[in-house]
Amino acid sequence: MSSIKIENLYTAYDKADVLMDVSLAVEPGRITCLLGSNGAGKSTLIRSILGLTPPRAGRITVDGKDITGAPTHKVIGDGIACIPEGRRMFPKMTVSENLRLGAYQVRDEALIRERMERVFETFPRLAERRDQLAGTMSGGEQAMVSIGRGLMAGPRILLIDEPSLGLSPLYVKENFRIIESIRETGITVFLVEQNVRQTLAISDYGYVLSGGHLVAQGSAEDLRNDKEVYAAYFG
Ligand SMILES: Nc1ncnc2c1ncn2[C@@H]1O[C@H](COP(=O)(O)OP(=O)(O)OP(=O)(O)O)[C@@H](O)[C@H]1O
Repeated sequence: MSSIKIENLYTAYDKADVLMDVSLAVEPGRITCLLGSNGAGKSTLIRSILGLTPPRAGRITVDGKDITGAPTHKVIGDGIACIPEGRRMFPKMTVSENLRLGAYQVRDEALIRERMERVFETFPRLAERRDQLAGTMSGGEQAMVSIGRGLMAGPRILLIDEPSLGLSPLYVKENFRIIESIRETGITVFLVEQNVRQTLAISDYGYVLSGGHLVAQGSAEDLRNDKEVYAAYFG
């Protein structure tokens, strides 16, 4: 099982510092969450891990290997997959075609089929609709396509950016249940969210980001019960 360690990270766009001295650990086989409001810098942290916006200073290691500023294809090749916010998928492609794109680095056709069957077991609704154009599905189903596509890469670590964004409560519940079941398969999950209550309900450990600084951390249970943190950052 894999882990990410981030040490004293500073990331900026042009001259505007967004992340300042951020240090955190994503522990193996667990769900670690990063909570924070709009503009706190959560997506920027994911961009830094993926090498899309390399940090100005600091260090990112995966299982002890330094990936700071490594090109995105190398980071993905090292077993990190990202499910972007906004359920991005290809609307004019079928469900199966969308899933297949998640395994674009895999040459072994049998392995691709095996992974796709596993995704269909996790999401029976996608199995029923495998030949349907993804753009014609409901928002919640598109979110499943997006998670499924991430799993097709066979990641050791999954970064998930705001999976609840724009979803109805029913789909939020279902998708969070699926994220929990992903942990059961041994995949390490880093979950970035604004939805505090439901995120802490499935996470093991959490960090709170505000204005580019880490302002709180603790076990999900401690954070859930921390009235001061709630009042200051989640109110
Ligand atoms: N490409 C960019 N160029 C310049 N500034 C950016 C860029 N992307 C984000 N920012 C700025 O960086 C800050 C943090 O943005 P970021 O998207 O990381 O926050 P977030 O916590 O993910 O918020 P959200 O929940 O809205 O996605 C914001 O002030 C934003 O305006």
